[in-house]
Order: sequence, then C-alpha cells, then structure tokens
Amino acid sequence: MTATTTARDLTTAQDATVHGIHGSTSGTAAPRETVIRVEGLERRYGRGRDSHLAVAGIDLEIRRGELFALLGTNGAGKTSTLEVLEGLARPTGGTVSVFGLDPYRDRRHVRPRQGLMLQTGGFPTDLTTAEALRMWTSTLSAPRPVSEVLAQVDLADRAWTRISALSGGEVRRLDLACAIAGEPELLFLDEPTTGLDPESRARAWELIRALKENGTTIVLTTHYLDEAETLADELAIMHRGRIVRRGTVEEVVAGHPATIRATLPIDAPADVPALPAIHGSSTRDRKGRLEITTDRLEDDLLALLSWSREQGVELSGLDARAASLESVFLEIAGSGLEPGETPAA
Ligand SMILES: Nc1ncnc2c1ncn2[C@@H]1O[C@H](COP(=O)(O)OP(=O)(O)OP(=O)(O)O)[C@@H](O)[C@H]1O
Repeated sequence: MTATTTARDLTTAQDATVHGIHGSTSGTAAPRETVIRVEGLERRYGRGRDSHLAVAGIDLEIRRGELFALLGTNGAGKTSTLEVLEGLARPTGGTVSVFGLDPYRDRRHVRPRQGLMLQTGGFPTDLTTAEALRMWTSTLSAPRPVSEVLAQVDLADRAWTRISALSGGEVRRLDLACAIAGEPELLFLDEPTTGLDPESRARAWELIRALKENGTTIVLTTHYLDEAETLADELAIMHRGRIVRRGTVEEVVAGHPATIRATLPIDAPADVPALPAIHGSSTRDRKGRLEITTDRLEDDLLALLSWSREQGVELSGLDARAASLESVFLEIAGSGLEPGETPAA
C-alpha cells in the first residue's frame, strides 16, 4: 500500500462527517468534499510583549476542485496562513484540517497528496533544469516523467540549461514544474506568475485552468488582482491578520460603487453649467476633473453624456468602470481599518 492510499484511508476514517460526498468535480448539484477546513486560526510570532499576531483568528473552507485565491495587502498574513495550511508551521491557535488530517502533525500522510510552489525555489544554480527537476522528482512517491513535466511548463528547450542561465520567469516555471510533478490533489501556488512576461503568464493561467479542470484543488496567493478575477472560484481578502471580504468575485464586488471620471474644460470653469441630476455623488476639482461614484452606472453615465451633448460641454478622458476587485482592494488598503472591522459595502 502506498503512502497515498494510506492517507486516503485515514482521511475517510477520521473525517467522515466533514467529507460526506467524495469524488466528482463535474457540474452536479451535490456539495463537494471539504479539502481544507480552518477554524479560528491564529499565528503569533515571538512571545510576550514583543510578540506579533500575524493571523488573528480566521476561518476558511476550501472544497475539492475549487481554486481559492488568498489576497491581501503587504504583511496581511497570507504567507503566515499558507505556511500553516501547507504543514510547514504549527498554528498558535485554532484548528486546521487538510484531507481531514492535521497538516503539521500528519505531514507524512498529507505531503504526498500536495504540491507546493513557494515564493522561492532554492535549487543549486549549477544544476541544469532537467537535473533539478529529476532531483526533486526522486523525492516523490509517484512522479511523472521529467520531459513531460518540462514540456507542460514550456521548458523543454531549456532542459539542459543551467539554472544560473535561466531568466527569472523560467526559474518560476521550474518551480511550477516541481509543484505539479507528483500530480498533487492539492496544489499551493504562492505568487506563481510573479516575474513572468504577459505571454508566459497567459500560458501559466492556461495550465492552472487545465489542472483545475482535472479536479486539482488549488490555493493561490497573488498580488495580480486580474489573476484572481480570471481564475478564482472563491477568494478571501486579508488585511492585518483578518479576512475582511470573502466570496466569489461577484459577491465581493457586489454593492461596491462604480466610478465615472471625466475632465471638463478648464479654460472657462465658471461657464460650465450645473451638472445633471445623478444618483451617485460627484466631486470636481479646480482642474476640472470630475469623479462620480455611483451604484447606477448606466443611468448616471447616460445622464452625464446627455447633459454634455445638450450643454455643448466637451468631456475629455471619459472613463466609466464597474466595481472591480481592484477598487474593493484599494478601498481596504486605504481604509486604515483596524483588525475586526469590516469595510462598509
Ligand atoms: N518570522 C517572523 N517573525 C516575526 N514577524 C513576522 C515573521 N514573518 C512574518 N512576520 C510578520 O507577520 C506579518 C504577516 O506577514 P506575512 O508574510 O504572512 O504577510 P503577507 O500577507 O504574506 O505579506 P506580503 O504580501 O508582503 O508577502 C507581517 O507584519 C510580518 O512582518
């Protein structure tokens, strides 16, 4: 019996109530099995007065086949959280279960089922790409062929290049190759596309999507909000150790206002007629820059354009955008929220 089957048996036995239904990731209505469950997770660095609470009591539930994105401001506690989920660190409070097991204590059973792409890989740079991957796969219980994995991350033509001669983006792809070489059920991707050019990034997204379609459960951290918008089924935004928003992208941006920006002529600001009645609120500065914040983007945009035509006022640099993850994120980052507070929707 392999370590993997042993771990699965343990999962079924220990987590029968959580796991109700196993298997299918296809679009059936049945609820999917919980792969990661986190309750009241705390992680504190140091002791006593100088200690720092980096993760201040968070709850998470990540289901099989889901791509979950953990986002947050710098120092929000994402890596501190991820390290606990990955079984690399012990929590100082709360409980974490991965496949129904404690990822730290039962690491021997959990590790063969997960792939990790950390922020830095750390291979000796005089190894070639293929040597490094072969070295890594020799530690796995059921690795895929090195050539196949290198082709999957577009590194086949760099197989015999030393790591010292690879570009930053190519090293990142080697890190990804290591993470997926064992065909993990659960994949942690810590900022997987940092340093990749736009084309490589798009290919990495394709690969991540394909892994997800194959049923891999993926936990992703990223500073690229478009990456989360494109890939994530569910996401959570952390700020100062707490989760301040969570849900699908649509749920997270729901209720967040849209923005319309335009510049009015500056040569004769006094002549500009009063703005039309709008649903949202507007500000206008001395340079004629107008910003409307509104829950009714279409109505207010139409009102502004009709007004501009009727009054003969030229609008330059017109920009109208619905609420996005970026606008939610910027509000959180700039809010000065204290732990425990939730930003107003
Ligand atoms: N080993 C450590 N000892 C003490 N404090 C730490 C340690 N590691 C992290 N911290 C602190 O814990 C907080 C959370 O750090 P963490 O690295 O988890 O944040 P993050 O969300 O991953 O940030 P980033 O996006 O900048 O990588 C920060 O205030 C950081 O300074």
